[in-house]
Amino acid sequence: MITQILPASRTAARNLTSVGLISKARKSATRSYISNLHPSSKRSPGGCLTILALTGGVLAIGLLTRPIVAESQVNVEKEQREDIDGVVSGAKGSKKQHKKSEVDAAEDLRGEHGPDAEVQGQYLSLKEVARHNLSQDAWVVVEGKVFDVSDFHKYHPGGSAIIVANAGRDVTEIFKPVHPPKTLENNLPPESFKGYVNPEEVAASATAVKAEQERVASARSKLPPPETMLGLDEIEEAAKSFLSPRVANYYSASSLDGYSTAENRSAFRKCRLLPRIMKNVNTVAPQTTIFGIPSALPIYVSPSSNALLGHPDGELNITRGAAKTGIVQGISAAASFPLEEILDEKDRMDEAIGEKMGIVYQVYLQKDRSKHEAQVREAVERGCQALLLTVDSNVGDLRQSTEKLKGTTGDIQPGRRMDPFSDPPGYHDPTQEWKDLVKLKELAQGVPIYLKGVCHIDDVRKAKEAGLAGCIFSNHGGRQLDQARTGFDSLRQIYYEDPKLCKEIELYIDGGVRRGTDVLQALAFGARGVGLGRPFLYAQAAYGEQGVIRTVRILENEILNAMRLMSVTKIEEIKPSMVECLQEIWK
Ligand SMILES: Cc1cc2nc3c(=O)[nH]c(=O)nc-3n(C[C@H](O)[C@H](O)[C@H](O)COP(=O)(O)O)c2cc1C
Repeated sequence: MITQILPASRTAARNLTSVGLISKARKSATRSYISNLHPSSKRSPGGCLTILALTGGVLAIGLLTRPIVAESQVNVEKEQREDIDGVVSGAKGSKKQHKKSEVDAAEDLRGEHGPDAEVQGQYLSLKEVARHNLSQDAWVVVEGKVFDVSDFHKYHPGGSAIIVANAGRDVTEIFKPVHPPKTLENNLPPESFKGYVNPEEVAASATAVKAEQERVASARSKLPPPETMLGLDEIEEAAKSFLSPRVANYYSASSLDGYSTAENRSAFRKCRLLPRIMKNVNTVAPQTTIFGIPSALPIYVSPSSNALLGHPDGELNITRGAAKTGIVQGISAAASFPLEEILDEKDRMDEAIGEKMGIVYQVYLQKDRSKHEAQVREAVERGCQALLLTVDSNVGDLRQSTEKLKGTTGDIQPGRRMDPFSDPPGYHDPTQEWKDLVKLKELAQGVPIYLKGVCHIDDVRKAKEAGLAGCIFSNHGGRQLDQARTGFDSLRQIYYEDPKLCKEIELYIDGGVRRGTDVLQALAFGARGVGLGRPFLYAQAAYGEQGVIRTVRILENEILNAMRLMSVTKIEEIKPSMVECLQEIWK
């Protein structure tokens, strides 16, 4: 009944529709409630799939992607996989297989029969519970009963983190020693009760979970201290020493053959630096502005989803680390913590540090426009200083290594901390077009918008004409269109083709940046800054907030060192003449 849902927050209402376990009637009532909250804008018809191939020079061939252009009427909607950075495909694949039996059974169980389920011998499976493993969609099992604590954890006197870290699991062993009996159910509204789990399944799983926890704890205890880490690759290796195969795959995966991911790294090896000498570089200033925000360094955290897969504090680790080191954090539209919670953490950090940290929000144009519009409103209202509109994901990816892991039983709890959505958000919208920017600009209320995932010079020109603040050259870490040109190569090409344009609009790159010298090369060709995705995911996974800080310190040290060796004291002094490229791929 809608009356039971109304008092809940918008997030909680959305969760109810996404978990797929509320009765059909209640689900549609909830949906209409949500759509009343966020009226949909008109959606443009038709679809697009645009590929412009560029045959390049001797050693490199790239694809130039054109964002938000509807040139073909191919309707890719049906073919489109729902996977995105935010929904893990392996887990989703297995979900599809189970969807009918599990969801329908559960719907009967809860929606119509409620607590009678146990009497009828119907149980929620632990696998189903494990799907609700994120802050915004959190279920737990206590003494055989399943509860939805998505909203409750925010008010938990012992803090939200302990619940979020254990969402999707049987928490009886953690819960019982510190709470009187029935504390949880006495503090929850009746609709939070989801049903019962089979005691035999619980016992078998408890043994397996314990073994997995011991494995992770033992591997974590062997990690060298973060201060001994000297490079970003070393931190990645540390994280991979304990991450489950599916999580490690999720972070590292590329589309198809991974050419773009590999090229992202090697693009920087095609150029060499030409240092100047004999200049007093005792004082060096690496500060700049990123997305219009003062930054201690010319680097930022590129928005990347699902940080929680690697560490219970997920994105909050990144907020803390970025605040403490003075760099800008990009929050993913598919972050594992709700935007609200990340921004609450930002407020706490601002207060603790005494100055405002830089935070920007990444947006996907979603199929249901009302969804991203609500996110944008919230981001703008809560003070996000820029919007990064990701335009390289109008359809899903083809990450075959992830596909291969479908149904893997190697992990103790398949699907743990993965596959949170029964009703995946429609992040991929093949109908997106340039004209969608009109509405976005209106919602942004003057907050600058940057396009993320640009490759082609004509799109930079269009972005400028549309009054956007800038473009980020990126191939999404090689996770979308394989063989799409690297961000660094796009920057170089566009700089040579039209250096004036590069001064008229802010340009950034991401992809494969792992050393301070990579950063300097990008700056030489006019980038204001560079984003890093995977390194921050791995860093927070391995060492939490300390890992993020260590990553920034490593890069800072390398940037300062390279600036001195190049005889530059300020970012503006880094010029194209200081870089020589071995392959002029655009000729
Ligand atoms: C696991 C993972 C999740 C990502 N999620 C998002 C996302 O939600 N939105 C987005 O615009 N980009 C996302 N990205 C892309 C990054 O923002 C960035 O473009 C890319 O990671 C840069 O390459 P790098 O990992 O080599 O630094 C993701 C990347 C990874 C590795």
